[in-house]
Amino acid sequence: MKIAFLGPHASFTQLAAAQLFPNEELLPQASILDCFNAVENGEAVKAVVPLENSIEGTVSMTLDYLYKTPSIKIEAEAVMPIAHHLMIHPENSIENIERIYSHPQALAQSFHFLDTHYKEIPKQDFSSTAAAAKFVSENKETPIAAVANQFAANLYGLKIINHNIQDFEQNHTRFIIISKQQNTYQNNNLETLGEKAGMLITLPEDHPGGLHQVLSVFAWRKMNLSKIESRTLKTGLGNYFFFINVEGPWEDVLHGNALKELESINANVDFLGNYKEFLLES
Ligand SMILES: O=C(O)C(=O)Cc1ccccc1
Repeated sequence: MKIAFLGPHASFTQLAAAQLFPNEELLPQASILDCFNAVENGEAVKAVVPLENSIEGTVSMTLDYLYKTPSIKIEAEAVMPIAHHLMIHPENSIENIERIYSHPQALAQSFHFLDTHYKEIPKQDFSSTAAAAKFVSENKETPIAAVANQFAANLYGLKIINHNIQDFEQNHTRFIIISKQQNTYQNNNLETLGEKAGMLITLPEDHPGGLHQVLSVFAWRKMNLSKIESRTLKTGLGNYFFFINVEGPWEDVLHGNALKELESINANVDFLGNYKEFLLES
């Protein structure tokens, strides 16, 4: 079975995918959109993409493509501790570094460290931390650095000059497994953190109490929400869709009662699945 992931090799997403699918073929993709496309067109059966980080928040591209691609559902979530390191080509020295590259989430998670120690050096977004590390390894004539993980440093032959530069000790990223099948991913070798249901909700029109009505469907059933994120619909300022996670037990969602009530208030629901959340190692 082919599993797409945000690559290249040694990205954080690959570290997550390798623990979730130790015996499957992992297909590196250049972007989160490419991961969704690979699943959509059948090139891969599933994909692993980042959804949310404890310092920097939601990966908006992932939410946007979940919304845009209703055939794609969520099979599981997996949480992994994240440590960032600053690395250079071993033949360069940090004194003359001209630019620091990384995934925008990694630059944001290390913002205060980089701002304190490398304020004058421009930072530039890259498609992933591992892609930035690979780029640094392939361009030793230009003195540049990357923020990435230790596996990327080893794989691309880079020297770590600052370890653990994330601004908060507690730094976790939540990844999701996406697919077109509505399977529930199971793995007895990984610690399970909990169960949840995921859904995308849009309201037919903006009216007073609209979101309150949606939330009350869960509130009176005593269903706990573990995440609610509003994201622009891109149809004009003030128009949003909502990503909502409901903690288990979720029989009410499953058996249609909560979904029926949401429909009765004219909310549009794209049910993303009931799935487990697993804990991964860094
Ligand atoms: O860039 C990567 O390596 C990714 O997999 C995305 C990411 C970036 C920063 C923290 C976690 C995941």
